[in-house]
Amino acid sequence: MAQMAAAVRVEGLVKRIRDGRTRRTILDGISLTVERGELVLLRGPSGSGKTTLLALVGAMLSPTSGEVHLDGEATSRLRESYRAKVRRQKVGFVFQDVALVDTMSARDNVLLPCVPDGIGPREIERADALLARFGVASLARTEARGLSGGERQRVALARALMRDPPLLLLDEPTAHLDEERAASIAGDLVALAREGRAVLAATHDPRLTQAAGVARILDLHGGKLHEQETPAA
Ligand SMILES: Nc1ncnc2c1ncn2[C@@H]1O[C@H](COP(=O)(O)OP(=O)(O)OP(=O)(O)O)[C@@H](O)[C@H]1O
Repeated sequence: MAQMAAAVRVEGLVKRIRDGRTRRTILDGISLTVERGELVLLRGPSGSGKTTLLALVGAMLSPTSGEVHLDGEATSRLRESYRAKVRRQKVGFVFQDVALVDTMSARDNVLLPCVPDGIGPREIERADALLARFGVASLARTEARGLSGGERQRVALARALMRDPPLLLLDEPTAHLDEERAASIAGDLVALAREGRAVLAATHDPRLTQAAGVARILDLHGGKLHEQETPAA
């Protein structure tokens, strides 16, 4: 059998932005691989570029130079229409502000990634199974605006998994969660990786780095990545 490509392979990624009259380097030559079955936590102080790196890895943003391969496919020079398709197939996102559509039910929010290809009974069954997996089945018909922060987080996680992507990207998944819910999200991330996904989560929450003891931890500062010693399992 041919060897499967890593879910994510990033090579020499540089991102510069225009800051008034000058150009500022946010990411300065990042290389990184995330295999299926791996949970990687990306740490770094506020403003260090974690969100920018997630957006580049998820092919939502183009790098200044360097390359991002998703499942073996180079994404940075693709036409946007095709890149959007790759993104839909390969990546599930959970954004920091959990961008649910407030006027839609939890179930309809979970079904959103399937709109381009059509929604039938199989999709509805999968959406309900995912809501049940994350303990929010009883809220399927509730409008998103009526959900608590923790419930929104779990609906967003269900939505990110709707198309069963090989890569899951999360930005501060435990922000605004109490101890119990933060530990539960950490357990979910470990389980999702064990099922064979690549999971990359940006966080500066020590509760997450402690609870997800099996994760690889990368520190981002000065535009560069520094790998931590893998903690004993
Ligand atoms: N489009 C943009 N235009 C101007 N500045 C930007 C842009 N995108 C990011 N930045 C700047 O780049 C730096 C990195 O931002 P980023 O949001 O990636 O950091 P972060 O580590 O995710 O921060 P936080 O933990 O606070 O979310 C910040 O200084 C930010 O202001």
